[in-house]
Amino acid sequence: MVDLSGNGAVSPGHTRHGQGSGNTGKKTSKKSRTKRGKRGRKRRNKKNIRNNKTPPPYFPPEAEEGNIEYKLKLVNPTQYRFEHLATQLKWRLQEGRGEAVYQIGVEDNGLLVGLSEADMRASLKTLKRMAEKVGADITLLREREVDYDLDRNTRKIAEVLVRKVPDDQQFLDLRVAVLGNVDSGKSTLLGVLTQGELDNGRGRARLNLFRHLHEIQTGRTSSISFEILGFNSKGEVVNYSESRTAEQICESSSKMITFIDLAGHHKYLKTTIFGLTSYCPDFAMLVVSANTGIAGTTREHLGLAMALKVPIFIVVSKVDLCSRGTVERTVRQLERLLKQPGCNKIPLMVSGADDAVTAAQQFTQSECITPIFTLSSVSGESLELLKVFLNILPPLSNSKEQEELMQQLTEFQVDEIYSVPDVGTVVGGTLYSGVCREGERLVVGPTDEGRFLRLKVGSIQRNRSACRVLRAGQAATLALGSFDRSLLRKGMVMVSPKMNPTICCQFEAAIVLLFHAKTFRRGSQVTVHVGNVRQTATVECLHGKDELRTGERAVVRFCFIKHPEYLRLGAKLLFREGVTKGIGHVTRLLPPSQNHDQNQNQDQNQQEH
Ligand SMILES: Nc1nc2c(ncn2[C@@H]2O[C@H](COP(=O)(O)OP(=O)(O)OP(=O)(O)O)[C@@H](O)[C@H]2O)c(=O)[nH]1
Repeated sequence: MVDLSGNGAVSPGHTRHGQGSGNTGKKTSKKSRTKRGKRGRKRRNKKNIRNNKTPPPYFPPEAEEGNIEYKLKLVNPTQYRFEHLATQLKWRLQEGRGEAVYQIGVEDNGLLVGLSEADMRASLKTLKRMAEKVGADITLLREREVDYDLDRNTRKIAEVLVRKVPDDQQFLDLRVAVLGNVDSGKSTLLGVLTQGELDNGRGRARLNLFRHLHEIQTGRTSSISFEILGFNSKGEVVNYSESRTAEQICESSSKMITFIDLAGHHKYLKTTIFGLTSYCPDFAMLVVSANTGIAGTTREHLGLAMALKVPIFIVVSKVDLCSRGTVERTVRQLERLLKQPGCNKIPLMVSGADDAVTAAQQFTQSECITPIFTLSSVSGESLELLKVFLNILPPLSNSKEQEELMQQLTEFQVDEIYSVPDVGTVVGGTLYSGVCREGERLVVGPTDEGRFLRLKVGSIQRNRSACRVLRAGQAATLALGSFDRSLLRKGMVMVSPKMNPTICCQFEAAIVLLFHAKTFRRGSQVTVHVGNVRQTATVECLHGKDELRTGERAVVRFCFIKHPEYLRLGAKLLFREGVTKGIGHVTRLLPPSQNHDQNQNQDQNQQEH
């Protein structure tokens, strides 16, 4: 974890990278800075110092990769240049998996030059035409005046989000796990966001959600724990407020936030852990009630998300119920907790729309930044800021990483199993790698005997809408027709027959014991969570130690007690038994015992690193 000792809370105007700060010339990527930029900057600085003005503000120089493009101006381009600009936009959109950010009035070297009102209007008009040309829409995120000025006219820079209009269910899908103590207002907030109706303080919004859940349970959907909030290409909310169905929401959305609702399961830490390890959330939203502050499971949930390296943002709810002073006390309490050496986070208070934009950008650039929202699901206060944030929140992986995952062999993690009338067996889960199409032949396993069984994928649905091609990272339900449901269990994988899945009964992991009550030694039994795998395992041996105490590290050999599992080397692992807790990662997979069919595993040893 990055050491930030000594760092206090930052206001959005003072970011680590200087991006969006409008602040000093703090630079990040020295490599890509051009000599021309440096010289120009020096000259202007000298001139400003002579004129007794503050030096001009900079962004970091434009990066060649990624989805952010700087444009000084886009006034009346020739047809030839327009075509070039449109192609460039297409490429930036690809980099951002359907989203790009244009900074207008900014030189490639990051200098915030600014444009006159007329030039800015003309540039935005051109950008809109470019977007139309490539099937996208634009949203003006913010306009700011540049106070550094060589003449007397006001100059502005504009930050514009360009988003592709959805086609063929290929919307950008971000998963957010919702954490928080009992009654902190998680379900209510989800109800308000996804149904578009405020709460009455007595659980009305939550009831709406239940109606929807019921509908989902009786319908044919992936999982009861998923709630969806869409944004269209113009950045407008698409939810159930206009009595839309899930299908319609998917159809009209360019971006989908899927909340993994762990509410109602607060007593069951096991389920919360499963939600975090198995559903691969991109982010976690920790809801804290303003009037109770850090209470109950708040600390534990924060610790879990951090241990699993899921970036967290915090929502302080119910601000309508208490005084400003109480809200501030809760925020201060959170800031103290976040800044503790174990957390090393930088809290970032979001108090306005500008902050929300900065928070969304900074959040994915630095693993330390933790945005904090203070809102009410009853009065609706500051709810808009959370929506702005969710609308802009970029995906963590870029198109290149996504492309690489898609090139790999198909691997689908089975998280849920259903029997649906007229359809047959249906599995819900996430495609970890590759692509999956209707009619694809895969193998599923491991069974208790360590085998993989052949099957054929029928129809595929994402959020209850038919989908022809499933791509790596997407969650979906797959119909398996008459495949015997009793042969399946959660934690299995469906993979390409070309793959040699690394299954094992015994494995080694480098672990750190976070907390223990009884001694942790050979013979101890714990529940191990690795991705969607959850099984009791016995500690077979601790390398070089007899027992382990809180805070100590060791390489431990575990043995699953029931059946072999498919594990990946390097996978994150979390284990617990009562108050005993630990984290680590898988370092070695041991060949399955002789009683297990080894058809798929001859090369096991070769795969150990
Ligand atoms: N006044 C006020 N009440 C709220 C707000 N948010 C939630 N509530 C109320 O708080 C109660 C609990 O909210 P829930 O959404 O059920 O809390 P939860 O965190 O989902 O609870 P579990 O599912 O049990 O973990 C409900 O009666 C809500 O009406 C808010 O912003 N203001």
